[in-house]
Amino acid sequence: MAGLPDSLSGQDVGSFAYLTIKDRIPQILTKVIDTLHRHKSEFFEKHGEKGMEAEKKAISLLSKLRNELQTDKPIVPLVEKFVDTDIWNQYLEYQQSLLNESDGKPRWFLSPWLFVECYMYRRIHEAIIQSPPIDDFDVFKESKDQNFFESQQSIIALCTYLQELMKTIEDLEDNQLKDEFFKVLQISLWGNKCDLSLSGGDTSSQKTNIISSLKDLKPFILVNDMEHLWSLLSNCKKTRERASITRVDIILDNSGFELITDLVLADFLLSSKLATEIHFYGKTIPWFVSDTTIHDFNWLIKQLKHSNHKWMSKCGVNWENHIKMGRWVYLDHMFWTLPHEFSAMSQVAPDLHAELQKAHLILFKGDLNYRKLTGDRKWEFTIPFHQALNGFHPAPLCSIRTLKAEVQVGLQPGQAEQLSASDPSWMTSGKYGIFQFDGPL
Ligand SMILES: O=P(O)(O)OC[C@H]1O[C@](O)(CO)[C@@H](O)[C@@H]1O
Ligand SMILES: [Mn+2]
Repeated sequence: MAGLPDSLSGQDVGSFAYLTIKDRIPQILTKVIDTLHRHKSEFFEKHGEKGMEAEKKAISLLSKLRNELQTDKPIVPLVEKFVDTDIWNQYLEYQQSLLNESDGKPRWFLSPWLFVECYMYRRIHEAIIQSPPIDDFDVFKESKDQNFFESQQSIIALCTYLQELMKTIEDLEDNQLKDEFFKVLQISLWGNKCDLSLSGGDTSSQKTNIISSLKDLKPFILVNDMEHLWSLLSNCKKTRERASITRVDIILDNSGFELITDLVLADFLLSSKLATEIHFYGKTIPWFVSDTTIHDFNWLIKQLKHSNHKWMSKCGVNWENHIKMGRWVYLDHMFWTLPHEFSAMSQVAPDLHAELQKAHLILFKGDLNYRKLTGDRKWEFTIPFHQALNGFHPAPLCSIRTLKAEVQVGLQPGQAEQLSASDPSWMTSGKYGIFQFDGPL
C-alpha cells in the first residue's frame, strides 16, 4: 500500500534481518536436520524401513532448502497440498508483483524479512508433510520440552505465588488487586525473553525467580500502558451485568516457561473477575522454534497436573478444569502461520477477524506478533502505534513483547536516540519490553 515505510529486509547488510537470514536461520535448519538424524532409531522402531526412508527424504528436502537459502535462490512456490498452500502461493505472487523490475523474483536476501522467515518455517513443515509416515513429527518439540524442564524452579515459584495469591484474592482492595495485576502482567512480559529462535534454537530457559526481579526490570519497560489495561478491565468488571461476560483473547507466543506465565496471567484474570472468559490462540504447525501448538498446550498442562509439587499440580488441575468448564478456550487458525501482516486479516481471514472483534481486550504476546502488528516496517520511532497498525483495530489491543527485532513505534522524542547511545543492541537483545495499547480510552 502506498505511503507505508519499506519492510525490514536482508537487503540491508549488517541489519538484524540480514544477520538472521545469514546466520541464525541456517543454524536453525542445521539443528532441525540433526534432530531428525537423532530420531532415526525411533522412526525405525515405530515405522520400520518406511520410517528410515522418510527420515532420509525429509533430511534431503531440508538440505536443499538450506542450500537455496545460502545461495540466495528465488523463493519457489509450495508444492505439497495443504490447507494454506494456495494462500501462500498467492502471497508469493503478490511479492513478485511488488518487484516490478523485468526479471525480479522474490529472494531470501531481497524480499521482506517477515515473509522469508515465515516461509522458512513453512518449508520445514512442507519437508515433514512430504515425508510420511513421519509427517506428524514436530522437529522443535524436544527443545520446547527442554525449556519447560530447565525452568522448573521458576515454574514452581510462579505456581506457588499464584496459589498463595488465590487464598486472599477475594479480600483484596482495588489498589492491591491492581498491584497484583501489574505483577502478573510483568511476569508475562518477561516470560517472552525465553524464546528459542533468537538463540538459534539453543536453550533459553528461565533459571532465576522472575517475581523477585520485577522491580529491577521495571526501568527496561520502554512503553508502559498497563494503566490502560487496568482501567479497561476494572471498568468492565464494575459495569458488567450478572450474566454477561468479559472476554480477553490472548494470542500466544512461546511454549515452555512463557506459556506458564501467560496461563498464570489468564488464571489471575478469572480469579480477580477482571475477565470471565479467556480465548487462547496457538499455532497449527511448529513455528519459530518455540511457538505453542495445541500439543504443547495440552502437554504442559498435563505435566503440571502430574507433577509431584503440590502447587504445580494444583495449577494443572485448576487449568484443566477451566478448559473443561469452557472458561478457557483454545483455538487455532491457519492465519497465524501465514506471512501476512495483521492489517490484512480482515481480507485474508475475515472469520478470525470477526471472532477477535468479540473480545473486550486482545493481548498479543511476543516479538513476532509485534512485527505482524506493525507490518515489520522501518517506521520512525515516534510514529503512533495506532498509525503503524494500519487499520487493524478489531478490539482494544495490547502488545506485550520484549524487543527482538528492529521495529519499534510509539516512543517519546529522543528516547530511541538515547537508548542507541547507551545500549546499541536495545532493539534486538530481548532486554527491553513494552506494554503498548491501542483502543478507545
Ligand atoms: O518468540 P518471539 O518473541 O515472537 O520472537 C521471535 C523472534 O525471534 C526471531 O526469530 C529472531 O530471529 C525474530 O525474528 C522473531 O521476531
Ligand atoms: Mn515465538
